[in-house]
Amino acid sequence: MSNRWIQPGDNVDITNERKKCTFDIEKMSAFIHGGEDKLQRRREILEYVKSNKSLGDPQPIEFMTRNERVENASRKIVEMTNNTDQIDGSDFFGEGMYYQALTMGRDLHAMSLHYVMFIPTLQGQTDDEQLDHWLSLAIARAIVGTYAQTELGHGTNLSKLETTAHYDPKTEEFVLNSPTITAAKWWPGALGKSSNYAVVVAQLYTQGECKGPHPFIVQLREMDTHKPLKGITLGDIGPKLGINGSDNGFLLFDHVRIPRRHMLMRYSKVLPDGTYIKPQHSKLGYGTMVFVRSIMIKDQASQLGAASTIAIRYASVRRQGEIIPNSGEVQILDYQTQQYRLFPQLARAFAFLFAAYEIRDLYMKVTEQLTHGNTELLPEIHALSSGLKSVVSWDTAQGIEQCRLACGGHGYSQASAFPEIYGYAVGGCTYEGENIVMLQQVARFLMKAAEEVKKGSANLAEICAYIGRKGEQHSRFTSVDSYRDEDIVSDLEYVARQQVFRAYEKLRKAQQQANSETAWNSCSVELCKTSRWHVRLYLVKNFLAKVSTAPSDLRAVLHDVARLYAFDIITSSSGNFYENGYMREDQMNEIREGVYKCLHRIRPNAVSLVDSWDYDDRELKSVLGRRDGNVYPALLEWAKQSPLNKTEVLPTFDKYLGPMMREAKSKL
Ligand SMILES: CC/C=C\C/C=C\C/C=C\C/C=C\C/C=C\C/C=C\CCCCC(=O)SCCNC(=O)CCNC(=O)[C@H](O)C(C)(C)COP(=O)(O)OP(=O)(O)OC[C@H]1O[C@@H](n2cnc3c(N)ncnc32)[C@H](O)[C@@H]1OP(=O)(O)O
Ligand SMILES: Cc1cc2nc3c(=O)[nH]c(=O)nc-3n(C[C@H](O)[C@H](O)[C@H](O)COP(=O)(O)OP(=O)(O)OC[C@H]3O[C@@H](n4cnc5c(N)ncnc54)[C@H](O)[C@@H]3O)c2cc1C
Repeated sequence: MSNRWIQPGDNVDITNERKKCTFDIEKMSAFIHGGEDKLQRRREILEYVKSNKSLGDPQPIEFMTRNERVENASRKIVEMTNNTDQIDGSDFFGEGMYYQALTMGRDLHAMSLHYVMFIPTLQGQTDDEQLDHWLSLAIARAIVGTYAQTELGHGTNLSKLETTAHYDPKTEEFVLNSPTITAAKWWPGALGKSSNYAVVVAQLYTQGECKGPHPFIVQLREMDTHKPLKGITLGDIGPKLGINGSDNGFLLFDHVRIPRRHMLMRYSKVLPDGTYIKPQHSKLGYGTMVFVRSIMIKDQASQLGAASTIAIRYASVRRQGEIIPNSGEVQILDYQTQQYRLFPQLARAFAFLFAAYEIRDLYMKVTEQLTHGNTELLPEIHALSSGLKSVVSWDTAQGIEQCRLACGGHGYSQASAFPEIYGYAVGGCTYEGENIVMLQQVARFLMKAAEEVKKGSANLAEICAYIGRKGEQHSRFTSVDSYRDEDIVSDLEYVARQQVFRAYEKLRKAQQQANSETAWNSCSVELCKTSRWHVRLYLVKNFLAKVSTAPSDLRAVLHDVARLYAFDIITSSSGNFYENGYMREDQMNEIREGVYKCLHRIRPNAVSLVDSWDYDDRELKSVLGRRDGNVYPALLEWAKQSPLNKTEVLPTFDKYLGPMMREAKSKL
């Protein structure tokens, strides 16, 4: 089988790995990326990005100062968006995200929020007339916007946001104000220096009543000079763990007046006389958050896929220690412990990517339904996107760290790309709703389902239908080889269901003794566990179902990966499966053996499996993960670019170290 990943001059070990591959990598790449046409488009976009020198970095960004990073990112995003004819702009999830990942990397930029939240908010929250006016300006890039919701004092609890928008019917204007320091908007991406507009979420007051948080479009800076408008104070919030190419910012209003029609009025409205028209569903205004939570799943999967690619490729070229004495040092990928550390991360990346396709489809369905005023699926998409966002971003962050640790000392260098991948991805645990908080949103949905079941209703959404099923009292497991996909799912359903009812009963009891919020708080650890099990069950079920749709010659290798994902979940929570004698220790021991069997079976295809994700070096940006495996000379070249190496002797020598040593020597 031909293999496009093998080229002359490559490292011998990585080449030998590729020669061992038992499946068609191109076919696998097409399956992973949604079809041959999609794969072909990736290649065309890559070709274009590589051919346009202005989309490149003058030096590795790790060696740049923050100001240089911001400048470099701004230059590139303008060049990138000057050339959007290179992609199908309607395919944000596929072509848009790939084009921006290749060009911009993980440091983000002046227009990330413009594309991820500002434009989607205009699309989702404006009425027709507003859409006509604002969307064309935003798409043409005549204005650059962000999404300013979080404040210094409140991010999670939106009902307590402090920024106010008081309607004045005399002038038909809203007056935006930040009454306290804690009302300052804090965090919005590209707010500090780049954006001149923002969707600002503020408490709407009209006719003397507070109507809760609503979105308004607000001009922040003068069009020509880019100076802040009167009454507006804003700036950058300083360096962060990651995404330092983005100027996340702060913003305060001092009685700033905006026209009535700057309130986004697709769902809620304020009429000229101040009459408030409420939305059909109270959370329709939160739609952009649901959109971002949905696209985050793919983004996080890509980051974990990248980390796995780097670590697995590196483990194939790194030789250290002997397994059989005097027979030469082995590739570290041959150590079972290394496989146990890395292959589950790759398996997770697959599981998350396949779930990302599902949530994308569900999101599109919900959007379609909303155009007809149908809000039926809102609770379901809110629960699924919140749950996936929380579990996926957490596992991704932990997984990236495992990949980094598995690369030893070189994993700690920024040459590996791990610090940047981690700094970028771990933000996902916090933004778009802190994970623990979002898990509790899922739990609300699950507790309602449990209540329905207790009431004898069979009317549950498909996603939580397992809660109403009776299920087996004992696992059907007899041996790993005969452990069918439906048995795996049934075992996970048992544990997820048990957890749902454990939390439900605990909550019910607590509610008899305390008010509803206090009761909820006293059960919240169990409630979060419930949500995690629900999401893991979904991920496993979806992964196995997806594998069954793969071309037949890919199914065996993918099945090993999917089973590893499931077995890893089961064995790392064995206690849950022993409850009520559902599973026996000997069965669990066999499943544990199943993990080792999967590792062994995946080992020969490991490098080819990560090659199938189709990361170009341009996207990985990692010396350790480079396609050709020639890591050591590349590390030396990378280190030579350190600004500290521009001179043989640093001025600090003459200032501090030199005098110290001379003085010490003179005293001897
Ligand atoms: C050419 C261009 C090409 C390329 C593109 C360029 C760039 C692309 C680049 C990358 C893209 C890739 C991925 C993105 C990667 C990086 C992202 C970059 C930047 C990050 C941006 C981050 C932005 C933000 O963080 S914005 C701020 C987000 N804030 C939050 O999420 C706040 C969290 N809090 C809440 O959501 C809510 O307050 C709450 C849910 C916690 C509680 O709400 P509230 O108090 O109002 O409600 P409750 O009383 O608790 O509940 C009432 C009922 O409402 C239900 N509910 C709540 N929310 C929703 C919802 N959204 N939908 C439906 N229902 C909802 C809730 O469940 C309750 O229901 P019940 O029936 O009563 O139980
Ligand atoms: C990289 C990054 C980019 C961001 N970009 C934007 C942006 O563009 N626009 C924007 O508006 N915002 C943005 N944010 C802000 C982000 O959305 C918030 O930080 C996030 O929603 C969490 O809110 P918080 O900071 O108030 O956390 P807090 O709510 O203060 O969380 C602190 C702790 O309290 C716990 N906690 C809080 N409430 C509860 C509860 N009810 N029950 C149990 N535990 C609770 C949390 O679990 C957490 O452990 C960004 C943040 C980051 C890190």
